[in-house]
Amino acid sequence: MKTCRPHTQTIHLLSANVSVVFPSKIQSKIINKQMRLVHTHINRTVTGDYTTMLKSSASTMINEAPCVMISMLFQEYPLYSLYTFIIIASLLLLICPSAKILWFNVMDPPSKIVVREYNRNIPPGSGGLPWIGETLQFMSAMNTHMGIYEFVQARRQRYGNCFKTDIFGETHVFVSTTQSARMILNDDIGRFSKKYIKSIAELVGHESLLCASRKQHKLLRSRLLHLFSTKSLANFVRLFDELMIESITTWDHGGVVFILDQALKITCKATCKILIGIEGGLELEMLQKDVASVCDAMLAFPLRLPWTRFYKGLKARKRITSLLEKLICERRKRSGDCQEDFLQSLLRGNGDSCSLTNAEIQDNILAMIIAGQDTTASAITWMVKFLDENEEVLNTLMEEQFRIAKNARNSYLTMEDLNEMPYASKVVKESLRMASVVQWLPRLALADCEIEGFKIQRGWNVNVDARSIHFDPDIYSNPNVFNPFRFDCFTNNKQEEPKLSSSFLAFGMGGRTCLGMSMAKIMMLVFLHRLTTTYKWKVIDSDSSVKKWALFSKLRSGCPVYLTCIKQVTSPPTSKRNL
Ligand code: HEM
Repeated sequence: MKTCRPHTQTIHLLSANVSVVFPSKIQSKIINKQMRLVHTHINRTVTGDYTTMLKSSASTMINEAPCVMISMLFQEYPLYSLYTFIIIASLLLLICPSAKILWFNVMDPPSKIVVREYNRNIPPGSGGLPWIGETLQFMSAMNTHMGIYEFVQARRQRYGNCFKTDIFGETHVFVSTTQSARMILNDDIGRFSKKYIKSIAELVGHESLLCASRKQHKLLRSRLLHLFSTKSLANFVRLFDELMIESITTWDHGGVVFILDQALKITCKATCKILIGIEGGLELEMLQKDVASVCDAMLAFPLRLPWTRFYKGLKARKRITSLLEKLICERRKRSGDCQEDFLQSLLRGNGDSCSLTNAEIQDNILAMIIAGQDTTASAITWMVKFLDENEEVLNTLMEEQFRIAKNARNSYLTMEDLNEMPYASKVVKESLRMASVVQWLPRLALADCEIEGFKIQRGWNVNVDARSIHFDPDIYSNPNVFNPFRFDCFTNNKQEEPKLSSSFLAFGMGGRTCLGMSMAKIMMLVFLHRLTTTYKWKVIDSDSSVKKWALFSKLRSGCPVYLTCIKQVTSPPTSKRNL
């Protein structure tokens, strides 16, 4: 009896996964195959409780090579695309003259590869299989506790601060020192440009600031910068606080809420309102769903087949851009009495003659919705989890927040209130360091250069590994401890300032620094204030694994919390929002 339970559960889990992706005939084939694997593993498992057995059965089944790779592709693509893939790879092996050499590279033990690569003075690392490189290993890392970052971390531990790999048909170098981060991100002589992998670029849009080439970027950024003026940020504090109060009053004392879901709802509402003036109803619901599909597709293999995640993401992108196009047309026709939001500012232009095209406006609004909503909601979720695990920090924070609530002159928070939250600001910063929501910053080498003593070729992707820098014990002592006070000695250390400023990369650095940085901090501070002064909470799922397929590091559990009301918040009468 005992050995039956975990494997029945595992099979249910597997069936659920499979049923989402495949038609029934293929489903039964896959389930049968997976059941056989689970049986084999369970027969091998003699000791351990149900959960461990369940987890270990599932993870062994997933991780056992070469089943890992096949299973990953099975979940994402249908069988015949996999077969095509294998046939092409085999043909390449036969045809490609250098295939034999490359194949032996893969078969070499890692230490030998390192020596050979060092000799050629190129970064150490394995090129993987011909044509596909280490794409499958990259994608299979998605199943691990750390998600895709596990792929980077494992190689960093193996090869050091600079290593090379091949993913999605391109060469990628990862670097994790502050000196290199400074050199790459502060580049003002044009050696590097920003570059995302193909799937991300297509989903976000080639005209967007996130993907723009060096030259186009300068122009676009100057046209978007005014949107984040002090005045519009002050209005945003009020808007976000109103939404936060509106939402928090619906949470139940003694109930459970998922912080990630709530944060996504509020950040989506706030960004859509300030960007395009949409604040509710079916339109917002659809938009939120479509944005989620676009985000889910970012790491998918760029295959345009109707059942793939990538295709669904593209469809969602199309629906969003159509909605934006409709809004732009309406606004251009009306010209006079339009509400004041970012879209309206972009249509009006920044006082110069050449304003943005419709396509540029669409791509950039979409980029800001994606960049602003998913990242901020993920950061908020991690912050709530870190606070739950660090009672002392939470108590200090609550003291500060209650003092502000007591002295508040207005019903809603103002920018002045936020400026009086030095401790909360450090909590936000420390959460961003530890969460490292954007784990690495992607660039393209526009010319041959040298990094960490290695030759980097023109056309290679160079990624600054922000997470590794955030957890470097030489920069952040006890990096795994959540300690907001560490930023005190950072600000007091004038001598070390350049090194220290390039070691906090949550919002990037240099000409591509996050445009919405202040907005993100506002959302995190307001969320903290309302949460800590309204509820006590307990996280009821301590799992810290990250979500599969998420580009930004996001808690898989969604951070469910049990709430106890400290005081009843009453929503002040709402006046018309003024952006
Ligand atoms: C906690 C929340 C956020 C985090 C952690 C974050 C992080 C980042 C990072 C690391 C970059 C730079 C990437 C690079 O150099 O390759 C970036 C860029 C960007 N972010 Fe954010 N971001 C957040 C919130 C926002 C918000 C709220 C918005 C706007 C509504 C936004 C808009 C942008 C834009 C437009 C860029 C591109 C800037 C450029 O290339 O010039 N972000 N973000």
